[in-house]
Amino acid sequence: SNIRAVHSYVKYNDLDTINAWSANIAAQNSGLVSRSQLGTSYEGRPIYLLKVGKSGSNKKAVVLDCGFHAREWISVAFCQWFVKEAVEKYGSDTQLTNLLNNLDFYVVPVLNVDGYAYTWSTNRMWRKTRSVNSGTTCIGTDPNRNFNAGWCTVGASSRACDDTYCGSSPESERETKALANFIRNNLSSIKGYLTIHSYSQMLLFPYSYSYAVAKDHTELNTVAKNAVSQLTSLYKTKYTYGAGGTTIYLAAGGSDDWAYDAGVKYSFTFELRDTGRYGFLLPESQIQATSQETILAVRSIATHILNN
Ligand SMILES: O=C(O)[C@H](Cc1ccccc1)CC(O)(O)C[N+](=O)[O-]
Ligand SMILES: [Zn+2]
Repeated sequence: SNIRAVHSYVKYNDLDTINAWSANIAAQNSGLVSRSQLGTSYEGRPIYLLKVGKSGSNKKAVVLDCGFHAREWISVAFCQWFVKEAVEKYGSDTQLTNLLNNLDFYVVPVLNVDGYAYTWSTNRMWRKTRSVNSGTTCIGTDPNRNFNAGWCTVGASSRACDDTYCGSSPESERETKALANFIRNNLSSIKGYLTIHSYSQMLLFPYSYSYAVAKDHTELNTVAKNAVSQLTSLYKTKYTYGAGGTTIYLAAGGSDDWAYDAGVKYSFTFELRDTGRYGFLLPESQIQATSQETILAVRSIATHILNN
């Protein structure tokens, strides 16, 4: 329909509204934000990418993606809030201005665009992509099991009907292939990878595909500890943190493990609010507080990246 919903940072926005928003925020802040396309989804929707940062040469980069899993709407709301905060506070907030002068944030507001659209149109609890699987009527692959990191060995299913279906092969999905290609093509500048999910209130780092201890475990644990204490300082929201395998569960094919093994040292998965009372159906009344506390953690991690 050509009736456009009005965008709000304190509401969940549908995909058309988000796409109009990303075009506008780039147009209105051309010195700080530019929009490009990461690729197109299975159903042909654009997957947009916002580059957020003061233009400069050979800057470090951090990738921040949201909307991996379709039903995790608070993740999508957070990426919008993050970009708003960047453009609003650049020039007045010292820490943020310093970050944006020296780092580029590559923000993917919604990676799984087909799945997100499907949660608005048909099934609010959808998780996967919307690609057709051969030999079955079951649709979709779990994008967070589809990366080439211990692919389909543990905590993932090889059955297309399951919510953790790993796909027919690593990067079988247009969405995961587009993200992996972008990171591969920019490995020299990408120092951080933050992928935003919900729910559980956790800050996870590699590995989830096994109990192997990452070579940078001690440093990542310290970075996570400091980021969580920043987050908790605002509203006392309790987070746990640690390697994914021991903190949430073993699960292979995750984007964080893949990015880490590809050479992106500071690779983290956020599991935002809550711990199960509302779960994926987090009320809009919690978007602001969740976004504000999470931004403190992102600032903490980004500052560490800049200083190391
Ligand atoms: O199962 C997932 O992909 C994440 C946990 C995770 C996080 C990083 C690597 C592998 C798995 C949990 C979630 O975001 O999907 C929330 N959930 O359990 O539905
Ligand atoms: Zn998720």
